[in-house]
Amino acid sequence: MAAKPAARAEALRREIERHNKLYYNDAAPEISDAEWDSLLKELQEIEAAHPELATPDSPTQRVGSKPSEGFEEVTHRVAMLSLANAFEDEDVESFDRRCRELLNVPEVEYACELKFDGLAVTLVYENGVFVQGATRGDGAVGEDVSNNLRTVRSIPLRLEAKKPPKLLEVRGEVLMFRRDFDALNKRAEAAGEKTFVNPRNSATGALRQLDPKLTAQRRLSFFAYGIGANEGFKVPPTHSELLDALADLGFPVAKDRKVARGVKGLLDFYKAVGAKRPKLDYDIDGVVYKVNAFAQQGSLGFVSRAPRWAIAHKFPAEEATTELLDIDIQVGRTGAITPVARLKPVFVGGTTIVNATLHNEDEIRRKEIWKRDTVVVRRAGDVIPEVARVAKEGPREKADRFTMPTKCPVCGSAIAKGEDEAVARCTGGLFCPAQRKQALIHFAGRRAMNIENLGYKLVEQLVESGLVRTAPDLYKLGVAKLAELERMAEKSAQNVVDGIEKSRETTLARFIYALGIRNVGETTSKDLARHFGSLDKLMEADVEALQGTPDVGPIVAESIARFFAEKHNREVVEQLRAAGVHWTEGEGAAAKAATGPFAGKIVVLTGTLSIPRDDAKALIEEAGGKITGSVSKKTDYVVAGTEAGSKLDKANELGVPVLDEAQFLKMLDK
Ligand SMILES: NC(=O)c1ccc[n+]([C@@H]2O[C@H](COP(=O)([O-])OP(=O)(O)OC[C@H]3O[C@@H](n4cnc5c(N)ncnc54)[C@H](O)[C@@H]3O)[C@@H](O)[C@H]2O)c1
Ligand SMILES: [Zn+2]
Repeated sequence: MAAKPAARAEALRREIERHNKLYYNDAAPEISDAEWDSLLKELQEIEAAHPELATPDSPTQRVGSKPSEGFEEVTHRVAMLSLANAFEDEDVESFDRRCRELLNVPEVEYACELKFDGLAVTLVYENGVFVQGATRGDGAVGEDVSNNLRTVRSIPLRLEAKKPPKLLEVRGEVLMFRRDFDALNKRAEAAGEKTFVNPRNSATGALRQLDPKLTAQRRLSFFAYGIGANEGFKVPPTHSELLDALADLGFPVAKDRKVARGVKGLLDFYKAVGAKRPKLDYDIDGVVYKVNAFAQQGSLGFVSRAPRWAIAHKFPAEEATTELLDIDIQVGRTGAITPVARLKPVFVGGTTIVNATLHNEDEIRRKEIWKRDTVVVRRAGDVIPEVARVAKEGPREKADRFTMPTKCPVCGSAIAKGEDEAVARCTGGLFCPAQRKQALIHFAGRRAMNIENLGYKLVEQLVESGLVRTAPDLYKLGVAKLAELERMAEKSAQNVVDGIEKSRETTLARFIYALGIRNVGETTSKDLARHFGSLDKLMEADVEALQGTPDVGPIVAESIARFFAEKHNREVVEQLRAAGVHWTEGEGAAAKAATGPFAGKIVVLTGTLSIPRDDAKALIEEAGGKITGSVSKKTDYVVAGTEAGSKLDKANELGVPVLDEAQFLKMLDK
């Protein structure tokens, strides 16, 4: 240790106190729990090595934090303690050994339950009526939050008992269900307010509101796990029976609990709960083992801040704090551009991680993350680790700010982002090596170029061996080269070459679809082929012309234009044509429309026609017309069926030419 132990201990005490206030009183921790745990551990180690440095007011000797101003103080009749922690199986083994030795018994019976990740409260019932509720505070003195606790629906205001005890203090955890937390954050986001980081912080914040109305809006829940002072209450002989009794009195008691014997029983419970954890409605940060018999609890007693008869076996931390060294760009198989944080290695959720996703540019802005900041990374279950938030700002020099590159780091094509999309993408679809396999599989697909015998495995082999880089390379493949690949014989190679050969003759719609243009599916490809008739016309079309295609909106038009604006993509298209890929081109609907009888005309349909309205609409569009909903001076024709109403009147008023059904069909040459 570099610093002198005395100075280091003093600094740690001050630091821990500061974090305690932020955590317990402000519900706004700056560091992760794991980091707090390691600060406390360091202090405990110094105090153990230098007993003369231990002070009675050290955070190692006390729980929580002094109550803050704003609430009345409540002195607890029976102190509210914390729990000792176990992180490893060995910690559980030594806990069990200690209990056995101190009790002088061969085996101990334990009550196992969940360790709720909320905050401890005590509820005082006099003659069966809820009279006061308080937070744990520093264990000796808490805050009177009775009015706020009254708003928690699962806390009974009256005990379900014919002859209630004179006094009963029920202890448990106030927490927020995940769904209530999500709803709360959604509302906060919609209102432009600050969102909470996790359900625990928001439960703490809610319970410590000065206005109970605000607490009520936040939907807190409660689980009972013990009692404090009592008078006239018949305490059962074991903890597990006490929990049953509390349930009978009307308190919510979590169902996931069990009586177990010996270390194996404890560890089995830990594993079972760990597996269930992601599916629970609320957060837990571990399980708790308590010596079941109260007589045995009594003889084990307490140490400074926790009972000797209980231990919390924590799950690996899902959050940890580390330095964000740099931000890299990753290009996914579909061209999605993801900023990835390069981290100073950190142990979280049971493994060491060096990368975490930053999702996208908007997320980086929203969370205000800069390079060289100290960040909290989260790894929940099997989910990809992510940077959750900034813990401490770094130097934040100009170069530390993240800027989205404008070109794909893999292929150099432009990066583009649709207006209503969060994700930016590389536009080099056919060309980009990062997207190669995906692009080729799509290209060869049954509904695209329909290349028989060219499946995923083979595409992978072709790309990895370097034989194929982009789609045109497929058409250069020979049997000899293919047969050299693993699991390929002359015969199967010939089948593949035949399949490729056959695909040279295709249709325009299939070819468009095979290009893998973002947002352009099979149906849109057909629409485009029909509308434009030729590939060159499609490639020349600007966004406006593209939008002239039925069912093609601005987003689709934008991605098509962007695709053909990319030089690389045009090159690939030319190479494919040069390789002999061909189809019959026709005069597209667009061309027909340009010379049709309604070319450039604005038409309004009204009244009932003998043909369905959609058919009439299609006929007008094919003939070059554009349909609008209301009649104005700009309207060229009103087509009026029977029972035409106000639109017809308006047309007459403005002098717009009106066509009846017969005249309309005649104009179309029908
Ligand atoms: N990030 C920070 O800045 C910061 C600061 C202070 C504390 N902390 C966190 O808080 C922990 C220490 O706080 P603590 O003293 O409240 O201890 P704790 O939360 O680790 O354990 C004791 C508490 O567990 C709760 N609990 C949940 N289920 C229970 C059950 N079934 N039976 C009994 N109790 C149950 C009670 O509220 C009890 O007070 C640290 O390990 C750290 O995780 C973090
Ligand atoms: Zn690219």
